[in-house]
Amino acid sequence: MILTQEEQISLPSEKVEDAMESPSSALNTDLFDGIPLVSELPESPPTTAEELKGLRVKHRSLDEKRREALNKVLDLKGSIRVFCRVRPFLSTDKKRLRDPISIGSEKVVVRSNSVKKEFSLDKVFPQEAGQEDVFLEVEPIIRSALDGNNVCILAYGQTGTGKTFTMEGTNKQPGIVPQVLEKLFSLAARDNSISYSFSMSMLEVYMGSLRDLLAPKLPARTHETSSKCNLNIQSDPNGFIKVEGLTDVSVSDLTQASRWYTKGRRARSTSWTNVNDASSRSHCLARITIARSGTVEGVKAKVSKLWMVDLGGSERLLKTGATGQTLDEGRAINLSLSALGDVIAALKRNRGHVPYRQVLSWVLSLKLIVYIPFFGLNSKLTQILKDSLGDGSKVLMLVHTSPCEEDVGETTCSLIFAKRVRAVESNKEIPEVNDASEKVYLFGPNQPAMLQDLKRHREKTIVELNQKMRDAEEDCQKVKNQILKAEFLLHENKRLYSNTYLPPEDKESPRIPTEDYKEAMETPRIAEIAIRRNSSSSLPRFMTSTVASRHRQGVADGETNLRTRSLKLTQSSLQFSGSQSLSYSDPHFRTVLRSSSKMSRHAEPKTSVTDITNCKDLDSRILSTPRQKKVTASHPNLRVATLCHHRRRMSDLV
Ligand SMILES: Nc1ncnc2c1ncn2[C@@H]1O[C@H](COP(=O)(O)OP(=O)(O)OP(=O)(O)O)[C@@H](O)[C@H]1O
Repeated sequence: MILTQEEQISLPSEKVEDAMESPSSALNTDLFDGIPLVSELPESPPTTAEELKGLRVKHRSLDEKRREALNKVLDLKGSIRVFCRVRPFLSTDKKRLRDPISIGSEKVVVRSNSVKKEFSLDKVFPQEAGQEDVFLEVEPIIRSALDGNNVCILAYGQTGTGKTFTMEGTNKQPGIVPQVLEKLFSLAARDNSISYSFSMSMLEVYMGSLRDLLAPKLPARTHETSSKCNLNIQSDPNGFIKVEGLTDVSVSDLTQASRWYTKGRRARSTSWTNVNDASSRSHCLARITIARSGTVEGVKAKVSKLWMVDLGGSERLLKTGATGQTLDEGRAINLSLSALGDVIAALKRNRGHVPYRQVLSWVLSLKLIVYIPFFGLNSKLTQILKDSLGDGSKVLMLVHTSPCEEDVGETTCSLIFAKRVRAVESNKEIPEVNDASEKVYLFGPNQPAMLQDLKRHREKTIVELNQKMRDAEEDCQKVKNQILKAEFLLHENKRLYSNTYLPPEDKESPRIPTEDYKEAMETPRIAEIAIRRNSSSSLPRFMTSTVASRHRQGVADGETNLRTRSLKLTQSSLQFSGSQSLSYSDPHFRTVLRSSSKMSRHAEPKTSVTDITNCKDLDSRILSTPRQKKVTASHPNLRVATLCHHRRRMSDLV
């Protein structure tokens, strides 16, 4: 509402006179109903830091609940989980006579001649399973990595069964690594109470030595095979493993991370074998180091590692037709895989001693002394992964198998490896006993029913925990939105306070306190501005404004504007706290942010009717939810504006 000139003039003259006599008291009268005085503004802004602190504490406790539930789920499922993925038939596969393997959701049955073998796993992905199905099972441990746990995802299997396909995938069917990278960055971006920084390393364990895959390329004429070969593995007193000299690039977004990953995988050693045109001749390890630190107090700083490992193919050396160097590569791969199996099995048994460094004796006992140079004196693979396989870590092994009849032998070997890795932990809760007589011995005749009960109970608990986790996550999100709003208001209010007395765009003008209103009011020249605005420029010289009067008027206008905005922010605060369902992505809220920053850039310190109209417009946009307190900004604002005009007019009359 904008008052006409007549209405402005008809404002009760006593009030205006009062105001002119004692400006500060006049500002307290009902002329300024509902508008806080600049001098009356409290020391701290109205959206309190206390309120924000409370919200952050609430957020932390909800996040803690979510983390606890996730950890319990992962523990119940097993901190070392073993999946099996069966590759689809390829055009190059020999014609099949019958399917050698049949697949259940958690078991694989392999038939070879008249022998039938059954293997239980945590999950089996059939031939038609897509990359996204696999990733769905991987996803929870990505969260766990962001929460500060070490995570290790390993692709194991016979050569040519799809390990690289699962880990890397193709452009159209991205594998685990690209999906993990995407998920990591999107999850990290969603949480503003924790600041994450990521770095990436890639290395290859080739013939028992380490090769840095992200190291800068050496000039073509250099005779060295690589600038970074045979890196040293060090362990600090806390058991944290460090690979000395390994390139570790910091990656701030998905694009950067993908670029480095592409660079690393191109540097990997591959060669042709009878079984796979581009067979990986090494173990390829990609590591994401996640450093988390709280942006608010109470959030612990932590560093965790997320390993994604494409193991070299376990292979029957004769079958692959490997000779010379390729044969040696195959042997080296097989040996380190066995060592890895030993380590994981030992970890699962929670044995006091884990044979990270026992490959030497193992190699000697098998009279494989000729391969010692390939390993150094221990398995590099298990040494590197040591701190990511042990206590508190989450391990996920994807065992790959072929669907072909001619591969039944390798398929059986891979599944025996899976069983060995998996067996001990699953025995903790659900004994896995295949032999019928053993079952009766261990559990009596009711064993199948007991096993089923145990399993059902575990599944029920997992479902309940998952629900708890989802609830906590939802609540977390709601509180996060409230924090964002509170932060926004606090920031705006702080800015407002810091600008209260000094219009930022007029740095040279002196700071004029409120008392100066009096002087400004008492000076008849103040009227000149109003006159200049409202009438033609053909005024007598004594009525035109001076620099000082213009400045004073500017200050008065600026202060009026600030008071107007202060009222709006207070009002907005009320609205926001009453409407928690508004989200940061809410178009209204975004409009407010935009309008607000626009206003702060362009609307200070001048006050005009247009500004006020804009404010009113802004107000109507922000307050789309029911109001708690019906304070329409337009009235007091306009009254202020009107008063300014009116004052000028009255003083003009004096
Ligand atoms: N699930 C799948 N869907 C479609 N194609 C697949 C799948 N799994 C594997 N393949 C195809 O099978 C071939 C061999 O796969 P891949 O190279 O990933 O095997 P690998 O186990 O990594 O072998 P190596 O150990 O020799 O490196 C590739 O052409 C790949 O595209």
